[in-house]
Amino acid sequence: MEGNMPSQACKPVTETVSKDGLVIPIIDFAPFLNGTPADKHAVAISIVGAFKTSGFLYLKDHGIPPSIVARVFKSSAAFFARPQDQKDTLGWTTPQANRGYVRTGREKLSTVDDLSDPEARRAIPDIKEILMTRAIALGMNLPVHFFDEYVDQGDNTLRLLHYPAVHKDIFKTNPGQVRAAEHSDYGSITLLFQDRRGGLQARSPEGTFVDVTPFPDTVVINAGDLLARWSNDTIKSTRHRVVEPPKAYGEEDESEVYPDRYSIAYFCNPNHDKFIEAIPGTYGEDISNAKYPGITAGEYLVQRLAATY
Ligand SMILES: O=C(O)CCC(=O)C(=O)O
Ligand SMILES: [Fe+2]
Repeated sequence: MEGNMPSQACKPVTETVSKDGLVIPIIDFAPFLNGTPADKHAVAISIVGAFKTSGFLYLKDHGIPPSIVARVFKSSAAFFARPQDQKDTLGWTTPQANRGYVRTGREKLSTVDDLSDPEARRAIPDIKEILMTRAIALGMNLPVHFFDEYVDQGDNTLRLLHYPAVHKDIFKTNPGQVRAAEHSDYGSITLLFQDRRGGLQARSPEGTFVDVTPFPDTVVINAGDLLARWSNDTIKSTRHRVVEPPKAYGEEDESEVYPDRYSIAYFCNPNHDKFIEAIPGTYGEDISNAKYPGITAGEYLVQRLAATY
């Protein structure tokens, strides 16, 4: 690492999530995109610091234009409004392919082919490339291009999620009712755009669930199980779920129904043919001290997906 780099993270932002030992910082990505080497390094340290403590962060000024995010939300709503039989013809088939529409109750996933939005498809991978190949590498004191060869195939999944409107009574009469069950993500990182409804929660170190409040123009980024394993568990893959929306502050909401909720998840994975074993610097001198045996990314992900559907 270059000698004159600062070792401390950038200034924390005040408005953020902090409860029961779970801190999810809002990190400004602009200095990483446009700043000096020292700025980039400070952002990288903050990102990896968040991955190591809560496994979650918000990125603002991330470089994905809000108009594109808005357009994907619109395409998503239009897709889910299609007749059921049409959606069913685009059904999810195999864990190897991991594409297609998944009905309510099975899981929720829709194909990127229905977006017909090449600009949107390009914009999201761009930020992922920069994050994976540069910020995480820098933040882990690795050569900046360390991850390049692991992610150049783009074996990622864009998932459009739709949680249908639901009667509030459902939650009252069924304690424990959720919109998406508690889970951790499987891959390396997940970029999550949520609408304003709320309901996403992450598990705190105390075992409670803490609201991952939607902040406008931010993207939630969380580390997945494969990155945790790759990092020899120095990075956390934190469990999360989606529940009924929290009461909006000061809002009198007389409606009997919670409206639909939409989110967009972009699951990043290493190239499926890459062998994933503990990242240098995470296991001391000897790789035999690593906690997990190596595994190809594809094998790992197919195992996990096959257990889900
Ligand atoms: O819809 C959300 O906010 C979260 C979705 C999620 O966690 C997932 O699809 O893995
Ligand atoms: Fe998730």
